[in-house]
Amino acid sequence: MQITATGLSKRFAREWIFRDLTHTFEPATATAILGPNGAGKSTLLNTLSGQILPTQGAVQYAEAGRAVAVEDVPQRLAYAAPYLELIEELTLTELIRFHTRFKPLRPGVSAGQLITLMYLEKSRHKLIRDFSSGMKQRLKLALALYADAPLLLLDEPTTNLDRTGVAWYQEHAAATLAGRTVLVSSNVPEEYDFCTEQLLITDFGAQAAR
Ligand SMILES: Nc1ncnc2c1ncn2[C@@H]1O[C@H](COP(=O)(O)OP(=O)(O)OP(=O)(O)O)[C@@H](O)[C@H]1O
Repeated sequence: MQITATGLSKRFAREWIFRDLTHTFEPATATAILGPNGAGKSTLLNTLSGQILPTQGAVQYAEAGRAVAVEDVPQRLAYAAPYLELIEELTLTELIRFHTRFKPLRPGVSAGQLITLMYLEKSRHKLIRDFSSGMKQRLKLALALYADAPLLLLDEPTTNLDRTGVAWYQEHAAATLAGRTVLVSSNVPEEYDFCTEQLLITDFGAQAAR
């Protein structure tokens, strides 16, 4: 999927978060969105994916040269972020069944295989509320990485992961990138090493405006 931002600006109350951002995110490329804490990386991801409205400017989407309406973006979007919650009252098996009704896994990946590749076989029937923070993060990432969705957004993907978890993320990100438009919001190089493009949010005017 191609995403074209034109003159994109976002303001909360009197504070401009970014201003006049014009950029094309090309299909099948991975872009790191970089900037210090509070610079607006998550806000930009949410604006680019159509989940919050820009104050000014526009975002357009296209797939294979055809325009995609903003209301059709969610079905093409997989998103993992610290602020997106899992349903704590479900077991792992129940959660995967529920989630994949709306966001199917890529062809050839079953729920059982997803559990195996997360190394969570022993936790199949455990409630999500009883998962450790690292297990929850691995689950969020696996559901996004292995979703059958051409647009993948990863916000601070190694949050709560230990060294093994980071290596796991890198392996499975590499395995699932091909052909997708990937945006990674990060400050940690090991999260976005695979990105061929970088966008520094502080280049887009907001600092000067604060
Ligand atoms: N809904 C909102 N209402 C008002 N202000 C908001 C809202 N969401 C974010 N902000 C503000 O926008 C700014 C950017 O926040 P954002 O979470 O996008 O930054 P970030 O770069 O992702 O930060 P971090 O690296 O700490 O995750 C912050 O000053 C934040 O307080």
